[in-house]
Amino acid sequence: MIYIVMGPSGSGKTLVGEYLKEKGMNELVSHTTRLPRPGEVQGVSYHFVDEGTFQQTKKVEASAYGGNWYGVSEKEVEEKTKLGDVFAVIEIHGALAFKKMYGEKVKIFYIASGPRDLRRRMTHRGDPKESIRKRMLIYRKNGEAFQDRHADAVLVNKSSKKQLFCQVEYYLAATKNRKKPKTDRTVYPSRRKLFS
Ligand SMILES: Nc1ncnc2c1ncn2[C@@H]1O[C@H](COP(=O)(O)OP(=O)(O)OP(=O)(O)O)[C@@H](O)[C@H]1O
Ligand SMILES: Nc1nc2c(ncn2[C@@H]2O[C@H](COP(=O)(O)O)[C@@H](O)[C@H]2O)c(=O)[nH]1
Repeated sequence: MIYIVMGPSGSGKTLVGEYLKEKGMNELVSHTTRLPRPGEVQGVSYHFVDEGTFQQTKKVEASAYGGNWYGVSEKEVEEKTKLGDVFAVIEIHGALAFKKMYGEKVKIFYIASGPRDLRRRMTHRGDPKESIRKRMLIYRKNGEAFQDRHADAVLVNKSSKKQLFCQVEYYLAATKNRKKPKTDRTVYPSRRKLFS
């Protein structure tokens, strides 16, 4: 199984990725031309490369986001899927490219968060003001709040980390048991509640 974690900037994708790694799942580490944030580690957070190297690398998919390139290499997918279930933290176009290529092996998790929480978390993470502004603009312009319609499961990140991880567990169990998970309509709080 290939689990794709997507959602707006600051929604908690990296956090969910860290939880999956703790559980022993391998990550498809993306290539990117963006500069590392403080604390990010080469080859672990991303393969940080220049544009020339990025273009030369054979990739399953590639997308531009916020003025930088992102993509997952073919080598990464070939090597890591041999070892078992994997996950990738990527945006919508990449997620849909994976779904098209690998079909039912791919499950898309969308992490839902309201704009206030997104801004607060990016601020707390220490992102520069200009970067936050750009990402909130992308959130609105790209209609990221509505990308949940492409997901197999919607996780709502509105309170504690524990509550978020419980939802991950629920959906992992559901996909393992080959049961169709309850749709987001059953677990999703009303949009008004999420955006308050
Ligand atoms: N439920 C939560 N409780 C406490 N902290 C949280 C929660 N969800 C996310 N955070 C924190 O908010 C910040 C943003 O989360 P994270 O980095 O996982 O977002 P992201 O979706 O990966 O963002 P980006 O796409 O910008 O990389 C992080 O510092 C993370 O630890
Ligand atoms: N299509 C892809 N999108 C990716 C990939 N790796 C990360 N991403 C997405 O880019 C944005 C910005 O990421 P950030 O680390 O700079 O905050 C975010 O939505 C990621 O999910 C990839 O390989 N392909």
